[in-house]
Amino acid sequence: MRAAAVSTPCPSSALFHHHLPPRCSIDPSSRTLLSISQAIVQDRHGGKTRGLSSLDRSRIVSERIRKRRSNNQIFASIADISLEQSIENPSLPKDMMYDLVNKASSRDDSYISAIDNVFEKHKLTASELLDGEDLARFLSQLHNDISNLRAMLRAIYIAGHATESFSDFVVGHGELWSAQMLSYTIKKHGRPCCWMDTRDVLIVNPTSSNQVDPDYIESEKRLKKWLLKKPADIIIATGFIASTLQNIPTTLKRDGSDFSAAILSALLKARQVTIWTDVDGVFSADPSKVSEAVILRTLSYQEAWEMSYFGANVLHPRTIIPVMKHGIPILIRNIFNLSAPGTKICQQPVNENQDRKSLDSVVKAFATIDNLALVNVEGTGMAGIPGTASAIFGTVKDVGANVIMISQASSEHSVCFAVPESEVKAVSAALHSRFQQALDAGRLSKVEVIPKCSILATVGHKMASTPGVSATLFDALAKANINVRAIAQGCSEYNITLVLKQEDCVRALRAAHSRFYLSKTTLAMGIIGPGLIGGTLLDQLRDQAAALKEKFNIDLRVMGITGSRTMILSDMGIDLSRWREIQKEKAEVADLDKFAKHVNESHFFPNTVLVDCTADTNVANHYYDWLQKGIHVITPNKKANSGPLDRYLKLRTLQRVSYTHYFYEATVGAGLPIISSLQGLLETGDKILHIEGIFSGTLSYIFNNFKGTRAFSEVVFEAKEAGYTEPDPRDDLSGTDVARKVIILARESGLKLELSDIPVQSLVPETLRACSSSDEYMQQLPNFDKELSAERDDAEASGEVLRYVGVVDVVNEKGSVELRRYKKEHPFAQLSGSDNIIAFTTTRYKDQPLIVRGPGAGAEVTAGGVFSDILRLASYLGAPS
Ligand SMILES: NC(=O)C1=CN([C@@H]2O[C@H](COP(=O)(O)OP(=O)(O)OC[C@H]3O[C@@H](n4cnc5c(N)ncnc54)[C@H](O)[C@@H]3O)[C@@H](O)[C@H]2O)C=CC1
Ligand SMILES: N[C@@H](CC=O)C(=O)O
Ligand code: NA
Repeated sequence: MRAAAVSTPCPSSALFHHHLPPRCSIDPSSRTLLSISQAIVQDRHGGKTRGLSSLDRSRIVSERIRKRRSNNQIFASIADISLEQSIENPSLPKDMMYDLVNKASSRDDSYISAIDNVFEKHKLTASELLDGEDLARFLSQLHNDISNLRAMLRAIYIAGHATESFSDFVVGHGELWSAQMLSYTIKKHGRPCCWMDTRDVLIVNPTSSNQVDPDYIESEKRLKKWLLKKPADIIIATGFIASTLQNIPTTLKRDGSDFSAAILSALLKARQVTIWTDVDGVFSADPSKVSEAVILRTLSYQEAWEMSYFGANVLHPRTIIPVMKHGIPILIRNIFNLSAPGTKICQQPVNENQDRKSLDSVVKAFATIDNLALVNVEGTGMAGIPGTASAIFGTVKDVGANVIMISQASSEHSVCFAVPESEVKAVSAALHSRFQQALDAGRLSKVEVIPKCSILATVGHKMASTPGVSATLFDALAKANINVRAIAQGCSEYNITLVLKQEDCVRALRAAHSRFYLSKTTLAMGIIGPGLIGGTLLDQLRDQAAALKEKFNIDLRVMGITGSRTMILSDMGIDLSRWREIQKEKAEVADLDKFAKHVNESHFFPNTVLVDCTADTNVANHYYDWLQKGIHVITPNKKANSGPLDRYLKLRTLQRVSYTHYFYEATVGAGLPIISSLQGLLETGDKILHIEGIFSGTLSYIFNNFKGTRAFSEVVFEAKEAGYTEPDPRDDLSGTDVARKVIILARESGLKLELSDIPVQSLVPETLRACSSSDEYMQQLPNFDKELSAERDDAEASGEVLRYVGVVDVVNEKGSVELRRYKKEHPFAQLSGSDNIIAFTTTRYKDQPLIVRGPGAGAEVTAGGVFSDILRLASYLGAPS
C-alpha cells in the first residue's frame, strides 16, 4: 500500500502538515494533502502477507485527521479501497476494477458477477463506516454509478474491446467511491470535510508513450476555482484520476496516486508530501537481497530518481518531477510503524553525515535490474564515422526496444548497450539486417549478444566530488571474484552502472554494499573436518567473533560444518555456542559439493572461505575447483602442497593469477610463522640457501621426553593424547609428516621436488608398517621399545641427544629427513614440549641463521594459526588492519 500526504508544519501532529500556497485564497496557515495509492496494503508478519482492509485503513486515516488542529486543511488523495485485499478475504483479486474491464472485453460474462461483488464490497464497507444521511447519499450514488458501469461494461462486452477512455472511466470509480467514503467518515468524526473529484481539477495532456503530462496552468486555474467554492478544513482528493483539457475522464496511467499527490503539492506549493507505505523508508539496497541494508534518512531528488529508475521501489521517477521543481520534500513513511522516522527526499540532504557510519563513504544506495542482455557492435569501420551511433540506436528504436544503458570507449571501435532480454532477439536481427553490408565488407566485425546479464547501479549524490569511489567499487567486486562486462558513468556521476553476469548480481550487490555502506568485511565460512583442530577453531571463532565485529568490523559467519559422514548448514550463520549440539540435532548426510555450494551461494555474504581441517587428500583435491569458483581456501592440511608436483604447481599458478586466496600457514610449524617468514624473505629478494629444523611437534615431544628409563611407546602415547600427532600417528613416526613439511618448504623456495625425492628414515619398525589400523600399531609398539632405547642410551653415553630433523638443501636442490645426534649444547638439544625449531640460512642470514622456535603442534596453537590466516584473508578483503 502507498499513501501520500502533502503537508505543512503543525506542532500538534507529526503526520500531515504543509503550508498553504500563497497563491491559493484559502486559509494561509497550513494544509496537508494525503494520498493513498491503490496498491495492496501489505506487510510481512511471520512470512505471511497481511492485507489491511479498507475499513482498517479508513479508520487509521480518519483517526489521524481527527487529531489534527482545526485550522489545517487536509487533502487526501486516496485510491480505490475496493482494490484492496482484505484480511477476511485474501483471495480477492488485486485489481478488481481492471478485472471488470478485462473480463468484459474478452467476452467473459463473469464480469456480471464481478460487478455485483464490487457493489457488495462497497456497500458493506460503507455500512460499517457510515450511517444516517451520508450513508444514504453514498449508497444512492453507488447505485447510480454501478448501473452506469453495468451499461458500459455491457457495451465493452458486446464490442469485445475497451477503448482507453472507457477503461479509464471504469477503473476511476474505485477512487471516487473511496474518496467519498473517507470524507464522510472524517465528517462523522466531527471534522468538517469534503471530497474532491480530481477530474474537475487535474488537467493532463496525453503523450505518445502511454503517459500524461500535467497541464499546470489550467490545473491551477481550476484548483483555485474549486477551493473558492469549497473552503472546507479537510479535503479528500481522489488519486490517479484526471481529465483531459476537453473534460474527458482519464487516469495518470502507470504513475498513480503518488503522482496525484506530487502534482497537487506543486499546485499548492506545499511544504511537504508524505507517502504512506508499508516499509520504514527507502533502503540502501533491496533488503531481501542484502540483510544489512539500512533505511536511509535522506536522499536527494537525483538519488531517488536514480534509485527508482534502477528498479528500487522508491517512487515513480515522474512523481519526483513536480516536487523537485518547487523544492518540496517528500517523506516516505510506514503507516504500520509510526515510530520509524522514514526517508526524506529533498533538495539537499540535511545532516547527511548522520546517515553514515563512515564519512568516507559517499555512496548512498545500490539497485539492480535483472533479465538484460548486452549488445556489442564492434568494428574498425565505426571510428570517426559520424552517424554510426545514430544508425545503431535508430535501428533499436525502430524495433521499439528500450535501451537501459550505453557504453562506448573513446576508441570508437565498439558500442555496447543493454536492453531487456525479451527484446534482444528483435534488436539483434534488426542490427544484422541494417548493417549487413558493413558486416560483409568487414567494416563491422560483429554484432554480438551477451545474454543473462544484470545491472548493478551505485547511486550517490556526492560521488561526483569524491575520488576513489569507483576504485573502491571495482576493488570490492574483484575481491568477490566478480567479472564486470560493461561500465557506464555519466559526468553527473550520480550513478555508476555496471553490467555483470546475472548469476553474480546478488553477490556483487552484497560485496559493494558491505564495502561502502557498512565498511564491514563479511566472510561466509565453511569448516571441513570438525576434529581436534577444526573443533578448536570453531571454539576460538565463537569466543572472538563479537570482538572482531566490534573492533575491526569483521563479520565472520560459519554457514556450514561438515565431517566425513554428516554436515550442518545454516543460512545466516551457525550459533557457535551450540555447534556441537546442533551437529547432533540437525545433521544431514555429508555431501562436499552441496556443502561448498551452500556456503558459497545461499547467504548474504560476498566472500566465501572453505577451511579444510582434515588430513584428507580427497578434500585437498577440491581446492583447485573452489579457487576457480572464487572461493578462498585456508588449511592446515599438508596434502595439497605435498602431493603430486604438477597438481601443486597448477594450484599455485591459479592462486597467483586470481584474486582468490589460498593460505596454509599451519601446514608447517602449526601457528609459528614459518611459511610467512619464508615468503617474506623471498618476496623481499633474499635467496634461501638452506633450511634445517625440527618440524615435527610429535617427534620433538617424544625425543624431548624420551629420557632415562622411560619407554619409547609410553612417550608416543603421551604425544598422541596431547593432540600433537596426525590422525594416524604412523604418519609422524614414519617421518612422512616431516617429509611433507620439507617438501612444502622446498617447493616454496622454488625447488621442483616430489615427496618420493626425499629420503626418509622411518621410526616405524618394519613389522608394524603393515598394521591395519593406528590402534593396532599403538598396541604393538611397546614390543619394539628396546631398539630405540639402545640408540638413545648410546647417544647419551657420548653426551648427545637424538633429534629428528628435516633438511632442505636449496643449493643442491634436495632434501632429507633423518634421526640425528646433537651435542647437548646445540640449540636443537635445548627444546622442550612440542617445540619446533627452524633455521633459515639465506644470503642475508648467512653467518647466523634466522631462527623461528616455539610449540609446533597442538590444538590451540594450530587452530590459532588457521584463525590468523582467516584474519589475514579478511584484511586482504578490505578489513582494517
Ligand atoms: N594436531 C596438530 O597439532 C596439527 C594438525 N595439523 C593438521 O590439521 C589437520 C587436522 O588434524 P586433527 O584435527 O588433529 O585431526 P582429527 O582427526 O582430529 O580431525 C580431522 C577431522 O576431519 C574429518 N574428516 C576426515 N575426512 C573428511 C572428509 N573427507 N570430509 C569431512 N571431514 C573429514 C574427521 O572425521 C575428523 O573429524 C590435519 O591435516 C593435520 O595434519 C597441522 C598442524 C598441527
Ligand atoms: N603431527 C604434526 C602436527 C603438525 O603438523 C606434528 O607433530 O608436528
Ligand atoms: Na606455521
